Amino acid sequence: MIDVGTGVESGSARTGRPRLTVVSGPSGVGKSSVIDELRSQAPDVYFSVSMTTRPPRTGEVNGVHYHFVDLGEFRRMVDDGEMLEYAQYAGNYYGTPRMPVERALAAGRSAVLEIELQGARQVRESMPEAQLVMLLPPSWEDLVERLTGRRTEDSELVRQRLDTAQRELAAQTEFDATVVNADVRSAADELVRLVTGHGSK
Ligand SMILES: Nc1nc2c(ncn2[C@@H]2O[C@H](COP(=O)(O)OP(=O)(O)O)[C@@H](O)[C@H]2O)c(=O)[nH]1
Ligand SMILES: Nc1ncnc2c1ncn2[C@@H]1O[C@H](COP(=O)(O)OP(=O)(O)O)[C@@H](O)[C@H]1O
Repeated sequence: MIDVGTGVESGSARTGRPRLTVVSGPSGVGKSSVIDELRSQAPDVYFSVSMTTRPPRTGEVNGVHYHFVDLGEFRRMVDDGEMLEYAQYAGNYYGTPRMPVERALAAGRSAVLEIELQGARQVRESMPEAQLVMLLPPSWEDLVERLTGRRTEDSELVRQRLDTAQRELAAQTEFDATVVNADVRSAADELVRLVTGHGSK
């Protein structure tokens, strides 16, 4: 049984008890941007690399941003119990490989999963001590602007993601903490405190 820890008073991911933090938030809120900043501020933290059936975007590297797999391989991992959680999102499957997360926690490293709402709920069920954090946009208008401004999805996919975003924002009360991403650096600073144990849970 992995101890995901609570009440850690230390600022280091390698001291105190390791904790698992789930970061969720609507598409376009700035999860990747904030987590990139967090990565540089918290080098001891393990960041999970998800499996996905979504095709890579320009600039995305297999094994770094995601493990890009076909549906057959994804299903095999689910069937073999290799996923900590998984979900279907905007027509594709996404899942967290279980083993690397369990290894990191067992080795005393805190870990971060950047996943959507259904996955966050599954982690809450299977690892109740995990800390759930939702990243919020300063306003709905900001979210729409960021998602459309990124130009990685066509208008139908943007519409789907905004529909899902409304449901995700409505679920923020299920989360232990919320962080408003008005500014990437400040949001990452707040997240560092939560992930490394200076947070509220
Ligand atoms: N449940 C689950 N969701 C994931 C996982 N990896 C990524 N996601 C979520 O899937 C959604 C879509 O991700 P992506 O296609 O990269 O688009 P983006 O977040 O809009 O840039 C986001 O909400 C991610 O947080 C995973 O392993 N499990
Ligand atoms: N605090 C912020 N202020 C303004 N724009 C931002 C901010 N954070 C992220 N962005 C921009 O919003 C867009 C979506 O960010 P991204 O990190 O891809 O979101 P997500 O991973 O949540 O889908 C990107 O173009 C990014 O540069």
